[in-house]
Amino acid sequence: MNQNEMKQAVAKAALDEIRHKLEKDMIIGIGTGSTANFFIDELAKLKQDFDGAVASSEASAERLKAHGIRLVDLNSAGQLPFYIDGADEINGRLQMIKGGGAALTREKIVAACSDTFICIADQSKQVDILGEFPLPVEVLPMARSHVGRELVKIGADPQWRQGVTTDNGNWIIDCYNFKLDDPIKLESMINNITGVVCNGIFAHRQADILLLGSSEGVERLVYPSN
Ligand SMILES: O=C[C@H](O)[C@H](O)[C@H](O)COP(=O)(O)O
Repeated sequence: MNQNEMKQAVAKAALDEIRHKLEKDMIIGIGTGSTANFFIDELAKLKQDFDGAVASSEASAERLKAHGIRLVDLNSAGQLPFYIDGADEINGRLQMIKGGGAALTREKIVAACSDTFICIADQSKQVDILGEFPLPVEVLPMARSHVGRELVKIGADPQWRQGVTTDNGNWIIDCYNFKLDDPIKLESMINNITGVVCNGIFAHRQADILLLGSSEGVERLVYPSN
């Protein structure tokens, strides 16, 4: 199985995970990225079986709309039963780095409003310690240099992702060479820097279920994993 086939396989597994729980008035939270796109395409097959979806990015909203899936504003959706999304890295405690596609803030908000976070990922995303993937931090544009200096103080090597503006009109700083040995602590610490909108550590709200694709098939891991 190549990487795209693994993404397709985990997308199908996520649909199997929720298909018997769908209800006519249900609204589903949808992530962003290439793996989430496979899931959107799968979900479209069951669009008669639920009410609509909350998208975590403009890109996902466009894709959902193209499939004829009703878009729902998060403020009117209330608590969502499921949030399905990919990850850039995920560890054994189902904590993640997300935001490689700059969608981290909306993803974290939709995930925060969801009962069950189902992470879909191919095996290249599985790590022991988070931090090989550069950690994205969304900042207000005027705070870019200040936040960069503060990130250096806590051991990161920050680089501005030039040319990228998030759906919220902000900028992204990627933190290189930053081993996240205490993701919960670092998530709070980075959020505390003035000018930071959100960072890509998903540790306070980790995934509940991981569907991990490999050449052997799809493995299902549930939090807490031992
Ligand atoms: O901002 C983007 C998101 O956090 C994505 O979920 C993450 O980058 C994984 O994307 P992909 O499925 O394309 O690897």
